[in-house]
Amino acid sequence: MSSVFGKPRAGPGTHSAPLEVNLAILGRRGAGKSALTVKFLTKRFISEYDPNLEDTYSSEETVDHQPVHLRVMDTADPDTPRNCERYLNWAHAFLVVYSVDSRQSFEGSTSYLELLALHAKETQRGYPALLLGNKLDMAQYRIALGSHRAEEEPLLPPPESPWSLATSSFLA
Ligand SMILES: Nc1nc2c(ncn2[C@@H]2O[C@H](COP(=O)(O)OP(=O)(O)OP(=O)(O)O)[C@@H](O)[C@H]2O)c(=O)[nH]1
Repeated sequence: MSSVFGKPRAGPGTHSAPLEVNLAILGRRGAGKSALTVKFLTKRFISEYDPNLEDTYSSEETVDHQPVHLRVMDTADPDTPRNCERYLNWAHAFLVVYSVDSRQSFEGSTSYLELLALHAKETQRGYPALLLGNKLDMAQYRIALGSHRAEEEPLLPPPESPWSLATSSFLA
């Protein structure tokens, strides 16, 4: 650490300022966005939280040995994307969550992925986006709308999809 006029500044061998990353969690109501956010931040599943509250949380993380100041916005759109500028203009990356036991939740994620594609086109920037299937512990209770879909596999995105990931916020 060296000093100029009494002010500390980073020198060789010292840690640089943490990278700042804003992550918006998107998805239909009940997909498990709040539960996922709380679990990520506290490393455990907590049932006592206000699911209707839209809030932003901060966490200090280490990624590839680099300090990262992560801000997570747990959004609370009604049933479709609404007043999206608040998170589109804020976030550097997006996590679109759906619940594997809800076909509506899965189909609802389409509008978010389309919104993000449009946003990337309009701003001419690429944003990391991940589609995440939540509540894997509920896969046996999946609801398929339309009888012809009743025997289909769980609502999981194809594994080769570049932005797909499936998880359960109950399973570590
Ligand atoms: N079985 C199971 N239930 C879960 C899981 N994650 C969340 N839930 C439950 O699903 C319900 C909805 O979870 P929330 O986290 O409130 O969902 P949300 O997407 O934030 O919903 P909104 O705030 O309304 O947009 C709650 O009853 C949670 O306890 C999971 O992994 N497995």
